[in-house]
Order: sequence, then C-alpha cells, then structure tokens
Amino acid sequence: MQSSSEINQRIARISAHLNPHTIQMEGNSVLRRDNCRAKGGSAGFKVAILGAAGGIGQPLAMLMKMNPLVSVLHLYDVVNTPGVTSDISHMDTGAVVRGFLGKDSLEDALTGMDLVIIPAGVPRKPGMTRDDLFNINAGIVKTLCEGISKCCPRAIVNLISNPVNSTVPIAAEVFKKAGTYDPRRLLGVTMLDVVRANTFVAEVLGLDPREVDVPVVGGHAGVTILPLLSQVKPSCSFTPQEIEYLTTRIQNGGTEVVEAKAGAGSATLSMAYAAVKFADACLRGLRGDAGIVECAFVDSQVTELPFFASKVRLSRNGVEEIYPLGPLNEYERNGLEKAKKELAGSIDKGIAFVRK
Ligand SMILES: NC(=O)c1ccc[n+]([C@@H]2O[C@H](COP(=O)([O-])OP(=O)(O)OC[C@H]3O[C@@H](n4cnc5c(N)ncnc54)[C@H](O)[C@@H]3O)[C@@H](O)[C@H]2O)c1
Ligand SMILES: O=C(O)C[C@H](O)C(=O)O
Repeated sequence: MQSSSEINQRIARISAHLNPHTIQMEGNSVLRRDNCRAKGGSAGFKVAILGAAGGIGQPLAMLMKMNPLVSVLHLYDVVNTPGVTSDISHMDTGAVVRGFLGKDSLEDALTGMDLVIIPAGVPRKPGMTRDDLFNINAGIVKTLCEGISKCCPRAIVNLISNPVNSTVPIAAEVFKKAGTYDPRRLLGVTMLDVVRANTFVAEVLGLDPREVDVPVVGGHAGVTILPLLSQVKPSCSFTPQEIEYLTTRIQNGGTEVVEAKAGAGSATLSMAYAAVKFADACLRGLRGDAGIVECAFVDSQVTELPFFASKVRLSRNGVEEIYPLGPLNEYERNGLEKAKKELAGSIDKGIAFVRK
C-alpha cells in the first residue's frame, strides 16, 4: 500500500507532465520547476535555443543535446516545446533539457545562459527574398534580444533568423539601448554559406569536403554572400567558368533549397548542422581553446560598413580578433563592391527599425 505522501508526490509528477508551463524535464526525471535537481547534468555550458520547436530548432536541439560541452539545454518557443522537450530529454546524453512555452516563460528560459542560439521566425517561400521576412522577423528578434539584455546580458548570441544582414544590426541596437552591448558577443550565423561553399568546391575539385576550407565574407543574402575562391585551402585554381558556376551556386544555395521544398520552408537540416558546428566553435572558444577561427557576420571595421562577415577568432569573450579580407582578385573586388552596396541598405534598415 502507498502512503498518502507517496500518492501526493506521484500526483505532483503527473500534473507537472500535464501543465507545460510548470514542467522541467531533466535527463530521465521530470520534476516541478520549483523543486528541481540538476540530475545527470555534466560540467559544461548552459545553452538556450529560441525557436526550438521549428524546422531548424528541432534538429538543432537534438544535435546540441549530443554535444558534450553542453550541461543544460533550454528549449524555448511559442508553440510545441513540451513535446519537443519530452522527446529530446529521453536521449541518454549528459545535457539536462528544460522546455519553456510562451512569452511568459522567456525570462526563465534565458536566465543564466552562456550561449543563446536564435532560429525563431518565419522562413521563405519560393519567390521571396530574405528581406521579405523583415516585417515579421524584425519584431521577433527585437523582443527576444530585449529578454537577453535583461536576463543574460553576457551570453554569446548566435543569430540565425533572417534577414541576418538586418537582424544582427537590430540586435546590436537593442543591446545598445539597454546599455549591454558587447560587440564581441553578437554573431550572425553565416556558417551555412561556408558549409555549402566547402561542399560545392569539393565536388568541383574531386576532394572530400572535410578537407576543404572556403572563406565566405560579406553577408547572408544573394550578392552579399561573397566566397573568396582565390583563398581556398588546399591551394588550388579554377577556370573562369568554374568561378562563375561556384559563386552563383553558393550565393543561391538558400534559394535552391527553398525552390526544392516548394513552399514547405527553407533549409533546416543543413542549417541545424551548420548552427551546431558554429555553436560548438563558440563553446570551445568560451572554454579557452586556442586557434578557433570561423566566418561570422559581426560588428566590424574590416570595411567602411558597421557590420561585415569575415573570418574571426573566438575566445572566452566571443570574437577576439577579426581578420582582414586578404588579397582579392579582380572578380572578388567587383563582388565586394556589389556586396557592400546591398549590405549597406540592409544594415541601415535594421538600425532604423529600432531607432524609429
Ligand atoms: N542564417 C541562416 O543561414 C539561415 C538558414 C536557414 C534558415 N534561416 C532562418 O531561420 C528562421 C527559422 O527557420 P525555420 O525553417 O526553422 O522556420 P520554422 O517556421 O520551421 O520555425 C521557426 C520557429 O520559430 C518559432 N517562433 C516564432 N515566433 C517566435 C517567438 N516570438 N519566439 C520564439 N519562437 C518563435 C515558431 O513557433 C517556429 O517553431 C527563418 O527566419 C529562416 O529564414 C537562416
Ligand atoms: O534561403 C533562406 O531563406 C534560408 C537561409 O538563409 C539559407 O541560406 O538557406
């Protein structure tokens, strides 16, 4: 026979399951939020994913749960987080997973985080540009960044939501307004452009993509995506036709996926892969590993524009060093001028959105 206190405990556990606002799911145990134990938690960093129930968010959450550098994983969305959290929390890896549903739980989701990854917002449909997402996603990113300023102002922020060329300036303005802006800690994620460039270049060269390193600079939309094919490692050369083919394919990689998905969204799986590769680099930087270099869209003085994507070295503080573009050939110099012209407008639009 069970005692009444045992029965009460069981009822509390069942009601915690049923009320998505009050549950926390930790490893294999489900506990009320006001009575939590970090059971099974390993030493590591606390990471929040905002938009965790989406097309990118779900595989990203799964891959971050597999990352040994993560001790606590917070999954926040305005829909469906209880199901995603329950599902992912059954994985027998070290990270403790907690789900947060709806805007009232944003502050709890963010408090104490070391890294916040943001794939929240609407994706493109065929015929749309990334800028067509501005009207909806600008407001979403602004609200989420206000929460970050308040609850985890020293967290590293990886911003995925499009248009990245405008959402990163929006985030910077929100942080400036709150007095919490540290340019080293805000990074627009352009890793998917690098991942695509490595893949497409490897195909042309007949190499394993893991052996190829293509710097991609500028921004994350159309002509602002500028692969520097003259700086590919291992050192190689391309015909003018190959350069034209590769540049166009890398710049249109996102559109290629949007069209293939025919209305069902944009890149999610390759993006989750790229986001985890980038987040892992940020976490290794936070841990103090040396020589972590990746491309990212950051507050920059590499050009006359206030934000620009180029190679950056990551450290305990986020972006420790921003590398210059290096020698460009004529094709790349022309590409750079086109990229800067379009980028300038997108950056201004983001800044104006917050200052208005
Ligand atoms: N940077 C890149 O390289 C890159 C690559 C692919 C997609 N993206 C962008 O990432 C974003 C997400 O794409 P997706 O395919 O995952 O879209 P999706 O619609 O599948 O998922 C988005 C998620 O965001 C959530 N969301 C909406 N408003 C929110 C809010 N206020 N707070 C928290 N969550 C909120 C939705 O509920 C949904 O679960 C899009 O803007 C897309 O363009 C960027
Ligand atoms: O193309 C998109 O709209 C999504 C993303 O920016 C991508 O490059 O795949």
